[in-house]
Amino acid sequence: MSQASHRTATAAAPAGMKPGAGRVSALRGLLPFLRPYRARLALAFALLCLGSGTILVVPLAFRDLIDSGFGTGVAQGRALLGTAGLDGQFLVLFGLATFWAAAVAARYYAVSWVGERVTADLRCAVYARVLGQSPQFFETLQTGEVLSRLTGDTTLIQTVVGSSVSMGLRSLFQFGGGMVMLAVTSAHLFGLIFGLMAVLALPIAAIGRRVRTLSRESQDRIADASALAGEILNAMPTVQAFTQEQYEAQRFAARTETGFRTAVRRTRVRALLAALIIGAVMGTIIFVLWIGARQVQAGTLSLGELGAFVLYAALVAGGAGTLAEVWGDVMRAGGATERLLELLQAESAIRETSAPQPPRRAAQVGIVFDHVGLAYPARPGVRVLDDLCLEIVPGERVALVGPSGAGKTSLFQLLLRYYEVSAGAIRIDGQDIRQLALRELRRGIALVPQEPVIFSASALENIRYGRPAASDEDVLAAARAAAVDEFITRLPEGYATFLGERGTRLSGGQRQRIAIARAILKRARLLLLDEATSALDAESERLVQQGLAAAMEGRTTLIIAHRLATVQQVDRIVVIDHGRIVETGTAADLRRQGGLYARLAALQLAS
Ligand SMILES: Nc1ncnc2c1ncn2[C@@H]1O[C@H](COP(=O)(O)OP(=O)(O)OP(=O)(O)O)[C@@H](O)[C@H]1O
Repeated sequence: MSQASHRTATAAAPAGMKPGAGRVSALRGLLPFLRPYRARLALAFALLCLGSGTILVVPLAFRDLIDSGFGTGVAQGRALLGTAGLDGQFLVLFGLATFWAAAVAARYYAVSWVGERVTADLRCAVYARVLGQSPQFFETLQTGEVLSRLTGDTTLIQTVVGSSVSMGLRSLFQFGGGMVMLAVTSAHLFGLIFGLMAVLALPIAAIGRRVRTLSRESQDRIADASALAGEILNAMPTVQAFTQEQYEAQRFAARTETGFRTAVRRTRVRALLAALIIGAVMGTIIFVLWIGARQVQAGTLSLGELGAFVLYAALVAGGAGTLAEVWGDVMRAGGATERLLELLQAESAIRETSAPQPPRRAAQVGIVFDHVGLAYPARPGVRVLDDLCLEIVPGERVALVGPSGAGKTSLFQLLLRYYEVSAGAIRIDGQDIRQLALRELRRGIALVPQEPVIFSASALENIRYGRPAASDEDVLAAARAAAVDEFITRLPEGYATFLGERGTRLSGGQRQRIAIARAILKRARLLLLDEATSALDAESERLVQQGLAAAMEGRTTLIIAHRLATVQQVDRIVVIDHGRIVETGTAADLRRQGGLYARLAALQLAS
C-alpha cells in the first residue's frame, strides 16, 4: 500500500506533536536559537541605546537654536549648543544626524544578521527533526503543511527577530524617552497630551484588535487557495484527462475571491484605523500647539520650548504607531513559533532503545516473525496482521503472495520498523529488532518499494543513492544488472541525463529498474522486493529477473508479487490472506494442495 494513499487532508496536529502554549509566550521557544548570538544582540542593543539617545537630543538642539534667535543671541541657562554661532550650531546638528545615521545602519545590520541566522538555524533544525519522524507522522500532516511552516512561518519569525523587535525597542525608547522629555519641557502641556491620549487609546486599541483578527482570517484564506493549487498542480495529468481544468480554475477563483473579500474587509477597517490615528495624533498636536502658543503669548513658555515640545510629541506619536504595528507582527510570529515548535518537539512514534545491541553480522540473515500482530495506529481496531508466525532461514528466498490488502506490504513496514508490532516480536539473527539502532537495522536492508521514488537528479546519482560512497564502476555494474543500461544509453546524455522531478521523464518500468539498481548497489544482507517488476513488459522482466537473481544470490530475500509466474524460482511461497498465513510450500506443492494459491494460479493462467 502506498503511504500517499493514507494521507488525509486534515491539518490537525499529527501524532507525537505537543499542543503549544499561549501565543506570544511561545516566542520564548526561540531563546535557544538566539543564545549563540548574544554578543551580537548586546552590540545591537548598545547601538540602539546610542541611536535613540541621539534622536532625543535633537529637539533640545532645536530649542536652543530657536531661543538663541538662530545664532544671534545665546539661550539662557541650560544651552545645549553653548555659545556657538549659527554655523557652529548647525555643524553640531549635522554631527548629531550623521552619528544617528551611522548608529541606525550598524544596528540594522547587526539585528538583520541575527534574524537571518536564526531563521536559517531554525529551518534546518525543524527539517532535520521532520526527517526523523516515522511514516505515521506523515499520515496526518500534509507535506504542503510542513513546507509552509518551513518557509512561511520561519519568514515571519525572521521579520520579527530581524527587524520588528529592533523597531519595537527603538519605538519603545522613543516613546518612553519622548514622554519623559515632554514632561521635563512642559509639565502642563504634557498633562494635556497624556489625558487626550488616554481617552483616544481605547477606541484605537479596539479597532486594532479587529484588524488583527481580520488579518489572520485573510492569511488563512490565502493558505486555503495555495493548498488547493498545490494539490491540483501535482495532479495535472488526471485533471486534464477528466477535462476538469475549467472546474478547477473556478474552484481556485472562488477561494481567491473569498480571500479578496476578507482582505477588503480588513483594509476597510484598517483605513478607518489610519484615519482615526492620524486624526487623533494631529488633533492632539494642533490642540497642544494652540494651548502652547497662548502660553508663549503670555510669556510663560519660550518659543524654543514649544518647538522642542512639538518635536517630542511627534516622536512619541511615531513611537506609539510603530509599537502598535510591531505588536501585530509579534503576535503573528508568536503563532508561527508555536507551529514550528510543535514540529521541533515532535516525538517519533518509533522509539529508539537507549542501549542498542550491536547487530550480529552473520553472513546471511535469518528472520523470525514470532506471533506478530499489527493494528495501524490510524485504525487501532483493525488487525491487519494477526498472530503471524514465520521463520525464514539464512539465504532463503521467500515469496509472499495473496490478495490485495492481505497484509504483505505491512510485513515489510514492520521489518523496516516504520511501524511497531502490536503483538509478538520480529527477530533478525536472533535479535529483537527493537533492540537494534534504527540506522543499523535499516542499513542491513535494501528495499525496492511498490512505487519507486526518483529524485530530480541524473540517472547516475539516482542509482548511487543506494550507496553514496560507491565508485562509478560499481554504480554501472548495478545498472547493468538491473537492465538500466538498456534504456539509459539511448537517452541523450546517458547516465548524466536529468530524470525530471519525481522521475516524470521515465516510464513506470524504467523507474522500477532504477530502483532495483539502487537496491542492488546497496549490497544489504536482506533484500525486500515489493512488486519490483510489476510495471515491466515480459522482455524487460526477463532481463531484470536475471539481474535480480544475481542480486539474490547468497542473500535472504523476501519478494511480494501478484504475478505468480515471477515467483516460480523461489525456495518457498507463503500465502497470506486477511493478515494470516494460510499456506506455505513450493509452487508445485501449493498447486497440488488446491487451496488459495491454486485458485489464484488458475485464474492467472486462464487470463
Ligand atoms: N498506514 C496505514 N494505516 C492504516 N491502515 C493501513 C495502513 N497501511 C495499510 N493499511 C491497511 O492494511 C491492510 C493491509 O495493507 P498492505 O499494504 O499490507 O496490503 P498488501 O497485501 O500489501 O496489498 P497490495 O497487494 O494491494 O499491496 C489494508 O487493508 C490497508 O488498508
